Amino acid sequence: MIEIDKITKLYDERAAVDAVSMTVETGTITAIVGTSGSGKSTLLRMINRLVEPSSGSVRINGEPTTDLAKHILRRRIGYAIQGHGLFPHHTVARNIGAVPRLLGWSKEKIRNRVDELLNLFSMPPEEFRNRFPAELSGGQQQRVGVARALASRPDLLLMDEPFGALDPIIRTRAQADLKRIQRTLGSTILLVTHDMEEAIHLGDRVAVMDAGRLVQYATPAEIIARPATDFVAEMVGGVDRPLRLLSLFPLSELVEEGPASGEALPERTSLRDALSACLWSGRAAVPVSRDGQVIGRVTLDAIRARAESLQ
Ligand SMILES: Nc1ncnc2c1ncn2[C@@H]1O[C@H](COP(=O)(O)OP(=O)(O)OP(=O)(O)O)[C@@H](O)[C@H]1O
Repeated sequence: MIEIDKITKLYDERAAVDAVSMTVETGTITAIVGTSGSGKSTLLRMINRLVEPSSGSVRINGEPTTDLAKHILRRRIGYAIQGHGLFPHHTVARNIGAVPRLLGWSKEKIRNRVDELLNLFSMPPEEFRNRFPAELSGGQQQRVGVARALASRPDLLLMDEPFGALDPIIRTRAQADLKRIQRTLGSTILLVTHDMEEAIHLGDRVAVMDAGRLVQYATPAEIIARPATDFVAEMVGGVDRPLRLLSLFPLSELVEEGPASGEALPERTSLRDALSACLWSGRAAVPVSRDGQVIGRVTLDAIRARAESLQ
C-alpha cells in the first residue's frame, strides 16, 4: 500500500503540487490524469524522490520513503517514461536486466527473468533478446521499456505517459498488454496520463489533478457518473458517454447461446473493445471464451442495446 500524505512541492512559492493525499492499494492500477502543468509528473516523481517534496510524506508498505537512501529506493521502484529511455548500445536483454544486474542477481536468474518478460510482452526471446533498440519498432521499444521497469519485480511501478508517443492503434494494444501483465504479476502501478480515456480504461482508480490539487480520486465508474467538479466533467466530456460506460462492463454480462464466427474474445474483454472488434471485422456477433473454451456469443445488437440503456 502506498500512503501519500499532504504532499506539496513549491517552486518559487508557487505550489506545483498542493497538499495531495491519497492511498493506493497494492496490486492495483491508479491513473493520475490532468491537463498540462497540473502537477502530475511532479506528484509521481516525489514518490521515488526524483523530486524532493517541500512538505508531506510518502509511505510504501508502512515505510517512509525518507528512511531509505535515494538509490536504494529507486531500485525498488520501477520507473518508465515516455520515449522509453533505453540504452541504445545495449541489447534488449541487457536493457531489461539492468536493475537485476545492479542488485547482484545471478546470470541465470537474470536470463530467466528477461525471457519471462519478453514472453509476457509477446516478443519471442530467441528473436528479440540480442537485438538493439534501433532494431525494434516504436511499440516494441516501449514494451522493452516497461519490461525493464518491471524486471526486478518492484513493489511499485511508476509510469509517466508510457504510451504518449505511440499511435492510437498500437496504444490500445499496449494498454491491453499492460493490464494483462499487471494482473498476471500483481504489480502496483501509478501511471500519469493527460488522456482521460486512457485513465478510465486502465485505472482501477483515477486521480484527477487540477492546478496542483487532487480534485477527485475515485473509481472510473464514479468519475463518469458523478464528476466532482466542472473541470472533471469537462475532462470526462459528454459526447461518447455511452461508449465510455461500455468500457466498464465485461463481455461476460451479455453472453448468450448461438453461433458466431471468427476469433473468440475472452469473457473479461470490455463491451467497448468487443464493439470495436465487431465493427472492425464486420461481424454481427463474436464468440466468447473462458479459459480458451468458447462459452457462447455476444451480438452487436446486444451491445448496442446496452449502450442505449446507459444513455
Ligand atoms: N523544476 C521546476 N522548476 C520550476 N517549476 C517547475 C519545475 N518542474 C515543474 N514545474 C512547474 O510545476 C507545474 C507542474 O508541472 P508538472 O510537470 O508536474 O505538470 P504535468 O501535469 O506533469 O504537466 P505535463 O503533462 O505538461 O507534463 C508546472 O507549472 C511547471 O511549470
